[in-house]
Amino acid sequence: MDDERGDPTVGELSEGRILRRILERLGESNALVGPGDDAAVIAAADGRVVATVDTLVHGPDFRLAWSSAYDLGYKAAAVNLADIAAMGATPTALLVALAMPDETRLSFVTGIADGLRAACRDLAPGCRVEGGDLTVSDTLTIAVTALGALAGRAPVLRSGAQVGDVVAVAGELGRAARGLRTLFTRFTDAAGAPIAVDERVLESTELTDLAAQLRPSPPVWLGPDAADAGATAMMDVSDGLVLDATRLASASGVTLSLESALLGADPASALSGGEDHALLATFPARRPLPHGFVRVGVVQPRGADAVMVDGRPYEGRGGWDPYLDWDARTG
Ligand SMILES: Nc1ncnc2c1ncn2[C@@H]1O[C@H](COP(=O)(O)OP(=O)(O)OP(=O)(O)O)[C@@H](O)[C@H]1O
Ligand SMILES: Cc1ncc(C[n+]2csc(CCOP(=O)(O)O)c2C)c(N)n1
Ligand SMILES: [Mg+2]
Repeated sequence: MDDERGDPTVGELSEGRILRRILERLGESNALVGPGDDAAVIAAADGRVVATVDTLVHGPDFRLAWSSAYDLGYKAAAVNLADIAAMGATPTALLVALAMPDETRLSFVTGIADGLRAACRDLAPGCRVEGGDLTVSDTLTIAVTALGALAGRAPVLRSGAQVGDVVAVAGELGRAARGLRTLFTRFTDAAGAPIAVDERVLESTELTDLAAQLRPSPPVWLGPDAADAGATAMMDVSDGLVLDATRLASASGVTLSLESALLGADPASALSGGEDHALLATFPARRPLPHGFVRVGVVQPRGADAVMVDGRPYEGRGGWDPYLDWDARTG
């Protein structure tokens, strides 16, 4: 048994032992029935549950050479918490399905649990991992389901933007995309395979970009604030600002007109980058924007294009599509 360092592989352990080691990292449950029974029981105080799921798969979504176990847990939680926030809701619980190769170390599994817990602590303090599933697979996969509560609010949909509304964003735009570019350009070998990150060779802004890619920090708490401030439509920017704005514009039957001068120092990355999970929302123009949101454009009547940038259609893809952009042979 390859267990000399007290760190066995999951293939050397039983499901029950792995589970116990995960549960002892997660802290107190917040649920009516937490982990340990056939299912969790979560309170739905106002009678409605907001629910979403997002899966991270080794290959298209992350590389073990670049992400630590903690990073993966953190990101798997954060991307789901952002989707709950984007409805105007507060996250209440996560359910985590882990499919792991036999040779995965127990310390890796507990690292994922630590990352999940830390993301909840940092981004959605009332939320806990309340259940999940373990199975074995050649491809490391983390599927997180997040639940949320609206506390009496109407959900903020993608479809409510009104002509004349202000388009606004809360959170980073473009950092995570720059971080990914750094990984692919600086930390791959001659054949294009990912190699370990050497943080000593990076400038401080590059380190910040890398952290944004590996451990995104979306402003989850601003989702309910946006709803309370009268947001007419909202979504998180997961795939790219232009691509996601196109989805919101199409759902609402309007055109979103963005101004690149309002998108910070690197508008090109802001326009096509997505994984910061910023909140993109529209608000009635007559009211002040809620704290944390900045204006990036205006809602116009639907024209030939769903999104305009500086008065022109955007040239290029405008974001990530897993089917178009991922190729198993090239990564
Ligand atoms: N396999 C599926 N079955 C049913 N509905 C799905 C399925 N996949 C996606 N959807 C639904 O389609 C909508 C858009 O999904 P999508 O995954 O693009 O949104 P998202 O979660 O905001 O984005 P991202 O995955 O980039 O974070 C969501 O309402 C989602 O629930
Ligand atoms: C190793 C590696 N390769 C590629 C990417 C790029 N990428 C993966 S998922 C995604 C957006 C959201 O995806 P989804 O819509 O599937 O939730 C993006 C931009 C990455 N982050 N890591
Ligand atoms: Mg989303």
